[in-house]
Amino acid sequence: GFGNECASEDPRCPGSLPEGQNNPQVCPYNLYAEQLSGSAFTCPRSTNKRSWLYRILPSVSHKPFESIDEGHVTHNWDEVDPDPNQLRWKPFEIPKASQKKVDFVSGLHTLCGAGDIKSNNGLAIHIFLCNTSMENRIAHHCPVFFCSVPQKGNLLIYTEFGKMLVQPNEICVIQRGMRFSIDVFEETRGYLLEVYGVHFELPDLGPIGANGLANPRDFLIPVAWYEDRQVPGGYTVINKYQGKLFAAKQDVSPFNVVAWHGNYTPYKYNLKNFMVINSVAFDHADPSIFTVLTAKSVRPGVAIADFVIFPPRWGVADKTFRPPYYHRNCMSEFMGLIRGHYEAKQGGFLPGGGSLHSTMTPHGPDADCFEKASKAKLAPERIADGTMAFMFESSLSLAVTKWGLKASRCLDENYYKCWEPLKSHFTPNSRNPTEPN
Ligand SMILES: O=C(O)Cc1cc(O)ccc1O
Ligand SMILES: [Fe+2]
Repeated sequence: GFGNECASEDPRCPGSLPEGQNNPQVCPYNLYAEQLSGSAFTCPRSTNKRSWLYRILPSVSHKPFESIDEGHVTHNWDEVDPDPNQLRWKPFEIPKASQKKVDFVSGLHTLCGAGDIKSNNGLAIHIFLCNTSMENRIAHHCPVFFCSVPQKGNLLIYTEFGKMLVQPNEICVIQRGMRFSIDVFEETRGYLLEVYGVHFELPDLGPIGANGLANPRDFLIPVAWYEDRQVPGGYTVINKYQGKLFAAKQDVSPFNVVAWHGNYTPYKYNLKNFMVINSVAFDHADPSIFTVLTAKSVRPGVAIADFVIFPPRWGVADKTFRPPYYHRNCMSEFMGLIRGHYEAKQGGFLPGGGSLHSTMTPHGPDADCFEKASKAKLAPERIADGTMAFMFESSLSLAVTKWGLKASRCLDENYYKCWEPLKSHFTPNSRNPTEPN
């Protein structure tokens, strides 16, 4: 369940969790106790997050960190001049395993972002494109929380809290400072949202009531699992620190936690469990009704990032233009497609691709969608069956990277043309709209 206090022991070591206290003079099985704090010690109880890990050796048992090549990861938002245009990317190309072995970390490509990692305020959106497991390479992200959305291929994620298998249409959150390593089984692609400094929360439900949208019980947390083995050459711990990558060697596996308890854990969620609320009379509701998780800013109602989905549902609104309306938004909207197609775009927006409509950039349905939806018979209709689009929506104005604009070679130069056929239907002498067929 979301945010619960949990406790877990690897079944090979029953009784490994100390009872009644966190720091016995000597822990059961002679383990070391280590606290992982996800919030300031002094945060109010409702936002206080920490876990206690009982491990074979503490995390501090490593050689010094040294700087390593960043590859395509950046937190420099001034690489290219700002671009106020609608941007869309074709499916990002996954390197072929037969040509070049790329793991999750070396396959991370920063697409866009804003803010400052050192002051814990901002976000980055990355695309991961990989074909190889992170053998004995373990990463942790220092000032960030990340939410991963695999689009193609499963991720087997090892964490200090246990293992999680994350499949397309599931998401996972690995929180600040948590070490992970990811196995992949094929050419794999997905989206990653990195939020600096705030935790994801479930949105408040207001008048919806006590249930609905993403229900807390559907969030799954791993069970304790440890390994105690040496590997030739040792383990490499990769640390993303102040936006730069560093690596340190250690002999013992970082996945050496035998038992843990606390409320600061990784978790996963299957999007099929989302309980959809929608308009059942008339008009198109704002997509905030589809918010799965939110990372709040200090301004009430204004998010650093919302994770919003467009799940399969019924469309039943009468006398309504049902697809998304035309709009300009003070928030930035990055969209991705996990599978299927998106209702506002007939073609061009494909699984594994993306689009960015940053602050106040006008957008909306393409011309084809407008023509069809204006004439459609308004019978109850399944929308987006078998499909899943999503949006990372942010109050920050997102800057695109050099990789996003150029090196990815996926930018769709013709995106603007999908609106060119829109024509005026204005009838100055007749107030009555044309009747749909
Ligand atoms: O731009 C988009 O396609 C996302 C979106 C969907 C919707 O139903 C209403 C507003 C909105 O920004
Ligand atoms: Fe939009």
